[in-house]
Amino acid sequence: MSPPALRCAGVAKSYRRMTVLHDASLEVGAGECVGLVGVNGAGKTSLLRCVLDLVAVDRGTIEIFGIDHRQPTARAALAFLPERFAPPWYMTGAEFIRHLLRLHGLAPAPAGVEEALRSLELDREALQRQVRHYSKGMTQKLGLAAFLLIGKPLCVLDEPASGLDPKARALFKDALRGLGRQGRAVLFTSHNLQDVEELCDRIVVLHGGHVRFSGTPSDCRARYDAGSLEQAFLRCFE
Ligand SMILES: Nc1ncnc2c1ncn2[C@@H]1O[C@H](COP(=O)(O)OP(=O)(O)OP(=O)(O)O)[C@@H](O)[C@H]1O
Repeated sequence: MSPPALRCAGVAKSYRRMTVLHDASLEVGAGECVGLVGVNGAGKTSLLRCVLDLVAVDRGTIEIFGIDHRQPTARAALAFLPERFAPPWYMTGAEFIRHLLRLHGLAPAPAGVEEALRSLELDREALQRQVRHYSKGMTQKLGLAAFLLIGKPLCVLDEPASGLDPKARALFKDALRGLGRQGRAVLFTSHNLQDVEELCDRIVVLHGGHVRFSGTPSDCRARYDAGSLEQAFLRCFE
């Protein structure tokens, strides 16, 4: 059996004396979309930073398609969109996309560029402007378009829909569903439980660095005898 796209097992992380992750485990399989949820400060971004090897884990293991995440070859299979995506201010949107594709060894105009831009309604005229003139939502759309274009099998996004207007949010959700149809594994954090319920096959609820629940959104509602995922989420901490 092939290994999952991502497996975190018993991950612990402390910053100085404060432990922010205690024995956190999760898995994301190919074609699966997993939502990582939790209140502010629960440890979501810290877990993603561990996956990306931006910080060293104190205990536990992380594997990407069965390879230790500390190996650069393992992380080559992963695309990450940070919460505050900040492309170099002096580039135009088009230059940024060309630059990113070149960094990933992709052709300057691979099939799908037009589709990715159109799917997020980033128009050609906007792409010719420097990104410092972009609104927050436009910058986020540029990040998402670039993220979609590099076509990695494991997609990790930190609060990708924050700053998007309702229409852009709907376009973003379509884009995420498209990733699943292409068999890619998706892990994203969000505070929007409606989006999470709509998009995710499974959710992982973190609280104080502990995994409080891991399973399908409907199992979460059933376990906490709740009418909505939001209610179930709140009962996870009682
Ligand atoms: N570099 C750091 N040094 C010290 N403490 C940190 C550092 N990064 C995060 N923390 C602490 O770790 C805890 C978890 O933070 P983290 O950013 O992982 O939470 P989060 O679940 O992503 O929160 P949010 O929903 O607000 O983005 C918080 O108490 C935070 O203050």
